Amino acid sequence: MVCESIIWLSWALLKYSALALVATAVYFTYKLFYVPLAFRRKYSQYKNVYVKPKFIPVLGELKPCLDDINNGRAFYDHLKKQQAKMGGKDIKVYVQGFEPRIIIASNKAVKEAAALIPSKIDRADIQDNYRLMIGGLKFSSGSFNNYASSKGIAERRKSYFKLLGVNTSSQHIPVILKNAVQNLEKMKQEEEVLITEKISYMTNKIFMTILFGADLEDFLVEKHDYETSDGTTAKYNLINFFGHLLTAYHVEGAHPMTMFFPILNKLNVVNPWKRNFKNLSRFRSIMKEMLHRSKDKNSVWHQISQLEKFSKDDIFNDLLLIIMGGGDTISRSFVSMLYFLKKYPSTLSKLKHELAQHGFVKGCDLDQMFTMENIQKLEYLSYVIKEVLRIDAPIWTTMNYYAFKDVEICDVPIPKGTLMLIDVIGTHYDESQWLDPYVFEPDRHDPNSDFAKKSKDLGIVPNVYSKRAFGHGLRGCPGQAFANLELKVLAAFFIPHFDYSVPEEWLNKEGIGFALGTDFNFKLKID
Ligand code: HEM
Repeated sequence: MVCESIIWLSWALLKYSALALVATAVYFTYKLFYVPLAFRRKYSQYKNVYVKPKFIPVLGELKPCLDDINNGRAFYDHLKKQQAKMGGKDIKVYVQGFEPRIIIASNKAVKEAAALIPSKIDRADIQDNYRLMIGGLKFSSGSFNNYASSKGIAERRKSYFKLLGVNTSSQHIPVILKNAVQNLEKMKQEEEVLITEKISYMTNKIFMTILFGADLEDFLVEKHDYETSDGTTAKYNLINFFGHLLTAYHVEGAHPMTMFFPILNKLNVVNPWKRNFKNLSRFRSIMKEMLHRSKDKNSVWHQISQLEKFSKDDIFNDLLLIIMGGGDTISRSFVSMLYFLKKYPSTLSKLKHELAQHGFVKGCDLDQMFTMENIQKLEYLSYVIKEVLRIDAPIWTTMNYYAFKDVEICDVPIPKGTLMLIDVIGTHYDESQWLDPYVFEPDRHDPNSDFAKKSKDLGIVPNVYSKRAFGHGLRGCPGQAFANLELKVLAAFFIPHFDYSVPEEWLNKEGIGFALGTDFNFKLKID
């Protein structure tokens, strides 16, 4: 009798395991083969839609990224040639893992898409969608970024950027400058500086101070336990904790297991999800404790809390989003600037000349020089920044958009529920919009320069949609004014105050880039 029950039980177990296995195989085949192939087939019938000739199952668009990395290039290098391959098509089909997407590519398509935001196209409402709530988005879970543009969400977004916008961001110049001075002093004490790390530390510290309080300096250097991927516990201060955690979430977001088993991503039951979640919970509670200590009435946290319009939790989540959105985008752009200026020495000389002409020289009176009025006079610097953001935008595409209704873009029907992205880097290398796009040439942004005139004579004239670094439309980057200001202050301070060298082999190599997700980190020697 016992024997019979065991046999029956084993048989049932075997049967249900086999059924579960078959069901899983059917599910994966459906999601990883049928859905993307059907998506490709559907869009292949439109002449203005680009569908890659070859279907790479599962890996899809990840494959060329891996090829780039394996060949020592930035993972998005292949995308620079994308526009040329597409032959002027408006839309591209993007197939990878479980979620096929549409890439909005041509200027015409971006213009049409931007006009549909937010009534028909908007941020995906992803707060409870574990398929889309991945990577860095988990870090700022609950922030306004994870919701479509309701009145309340739009108001939240607007409130922060009133304090970080064109008219108000000048109040933050002293904080930026103070951190730049401190950072330079520290860098001078080291023989060689790992530049990406150093600049990232500085921009994150600037942001923590502005957002949470200038009286938190001591708290920011206290060390906390951080669980590392090799199972040990590291001690990091809050800024390094943040940097490591965010990188861990970016890696988690790109992890194939996150793509294939999104439920594990939601449940956080195994590593790396479990470890990251534990670190994130610790980070959030330390940050909350820190907020209780801050008495700085000028901090964004304090000013927004005073409005009594939003819950403390919402403000907290939004500020985490803002540090995430603004810290490393700025640091990566600044490192890129240092790199391209060394690669193009005549541009560096021209920039130094402009800075000197306006009084930004070594030993100048910093408080007197660094006013909004003086900074705005630096025209060539603004062209240099524009060019950095063109040649090496810190984000290769916008964030996700979602069709809330059936729409048409450039006469291509896009049904409700489709996920979309707006291309950034492909457009920045489009030869029909940019003359010699592989050349770092700030003059292209100066309408009175010979280069811009030559370009115009050849019929190559970029328009507002040719520049995509900050996106377009109502959900485009709200931090653009702040980013430009911080980049200007950093450049106007650092360029006259230090001389540096970049390893020769880096300067001669093609495909180097510093966008988020890359790990180029050259050693800079300060002379
Ligand atoms: C060079 C610097 C920066 C670049 C290139 C950049 C680029 C972008 C891009 C491409 C997007 C996506 C837009 C879209 O999906 O259409 C975005 C979104 C965003 N950025 Fe930036 N950004 C930069 C700096 C900043 C700064 C300094 C802040 C904060 C002060 C910031 C805050 C945000 C936020 C909060 C969003 C999400 C907006 C929303 O969902 O409504 N960014 N950024």
